[in-house]
Amino acid sequence: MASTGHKVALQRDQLQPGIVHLGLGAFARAHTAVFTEDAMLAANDPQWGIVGVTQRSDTVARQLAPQDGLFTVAERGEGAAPARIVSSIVEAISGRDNPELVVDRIGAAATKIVTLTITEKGYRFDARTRTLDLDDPEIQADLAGRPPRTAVGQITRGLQQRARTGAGPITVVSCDNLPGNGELTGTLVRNFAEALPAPENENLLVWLDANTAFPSTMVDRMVPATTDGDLAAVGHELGLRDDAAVVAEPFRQWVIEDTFAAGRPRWEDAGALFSTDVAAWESAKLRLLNASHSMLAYLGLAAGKETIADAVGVDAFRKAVRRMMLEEALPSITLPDGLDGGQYCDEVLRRFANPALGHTTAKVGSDGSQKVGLRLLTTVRGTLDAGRVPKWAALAVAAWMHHVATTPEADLNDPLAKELHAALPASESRTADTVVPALLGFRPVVEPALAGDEEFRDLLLHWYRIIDNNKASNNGLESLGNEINHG
Ligand SMILES: NC(=O)c1ccc[n+]([C@@H]2O[C@H](COP(=O)([O-])OP(=O)(O)OC[C@H]3O[C@@H](n4cnc5c(N)ncnc54)[C@H](O)[C@@H]3O)[C@@H](O)[C@H]2O)c1
Ligand SMILES: O=P(O)(O)OC[C@@H](O)[C@@H](O)[C@H](O)[C@H](O)CO
Repeated sequence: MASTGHKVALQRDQLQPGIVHLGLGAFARAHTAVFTEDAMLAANDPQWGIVGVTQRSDTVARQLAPQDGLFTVAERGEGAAPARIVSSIVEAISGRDNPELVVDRIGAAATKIVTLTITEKGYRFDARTRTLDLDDPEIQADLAGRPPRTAVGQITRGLQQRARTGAGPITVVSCDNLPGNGELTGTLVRNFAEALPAPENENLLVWLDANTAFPSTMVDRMVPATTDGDLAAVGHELGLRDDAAVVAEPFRQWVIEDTFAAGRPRWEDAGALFSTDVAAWESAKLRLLNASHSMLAYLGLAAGKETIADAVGVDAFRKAVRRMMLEEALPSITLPDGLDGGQYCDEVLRRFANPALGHTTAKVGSDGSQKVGLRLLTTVRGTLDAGRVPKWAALAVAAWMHHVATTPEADLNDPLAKELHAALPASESRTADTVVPALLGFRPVVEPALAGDEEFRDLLLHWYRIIDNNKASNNGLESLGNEINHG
């Protein structure tokens, strides 16, 4: 790209590989890579070049290789800046094909930080205990000593190499939508190390205590999957073909706990906020923004809406989401200092309505088994505990149940698709009365106390019937909208 005459911001020959990023998806390119480029530019500090690692497929590594790691971020929507070429990625590796190289890069003395955006399921943890799932066959294979293919295996093997070679301390920064993502990642790495045979883990456990930090972060920027249409539009704007381009909303935010073991980029110069209250920022984001996102995705899928912007454009859906946020989620969380809850909710709805973003309900609704508990059942629990009725959060959960029950297993984009379908009755007998109890009994998602709550179950049955009748009668949104408006 540089050779096409387009301006590249960083002096590429001076960049050093200070960060290894696991999970080089759309989000990492539009968020982490952009913040890091801006921080290196502002502080004239070139030691934070990014080694990007794809995890499950080699696609992004293949796309970036012929472009020297350069790619375009094209903002979409009101206030969009012109397309920019981002130059902070110095190397792109397929972790699937080169796991030893990933371990080497994490183990290298120049590497001071590992960042992650590997999706919720990539952590392979038990949501109830927040510990590593040691029954996971991939974790077991990594523990047995193959070149590691799981993110936790790659990180721990890389840290083991550092401990062995004296490569020095390092910080691991999770940027996934998980509460306490830093503390969780630290626990999972430790669980992996503890599960290694004794001669391997003794020194490692001591080394981990003295040489690692796992700060929590809250990340925010809506970044949809790039489409062929996006690539064509970017090609038109720039006059070149960029297969690794990503599109994103103009808004971006990063709140980070400032506990780093071996230095860090001056991300604050790029607009990041360092805070001692990341947990409150993360729960506000998960329980307001992400919960509403999931709710709109499942309502939208039931109503045949392709994008989040289409779904939030349905009056009844927007009202229901708003009420879930204001009446149920907000009262059950503690906001960080300086955040106005009402304004935040308005802003979220405004961002969802961005017509240019094309964030699909299918993508946001993917992996529901990994998200519904954190985003919605937390609010159901909090609302019930406060002696109130979690009516709107229950609508969202019922819409998720309906999505699971009406999507063939092969089409259900969820790591637990097989298990969810195994819990359901045969497809011809799926009604509110059979699906709701079956999915309430699905332990990886719903805890027993909540599953046994009669008020919650009745709300689910009520909403499930409405969604199902609406879909069966094929009368568009009319009855669902009316029910929601009068509900
Ligand atoms: N896209 C957004 O709007 C957004 C915003 C905030 C946070 N995030 C966080 O970033 C994550 C990734 O989003 P994205 O838009 O880049 O998605 P993406 O689909 O473009 O990329 C997902 C990345 O995760 C990796 N991955 C998937 N399953 C994995 C597994 N089982 N083990 C290890 N790695 C795995 C993939 O290889 C890929 O690199 C989200 O799940 C979320 O936690 C995304
Ligand atoms: O990325 P996921 O799959 O965790 O969740 C889907 C969306 O809710 C999410 O990506 C939001 O767009 C994002 O969290 C906004 O910052």
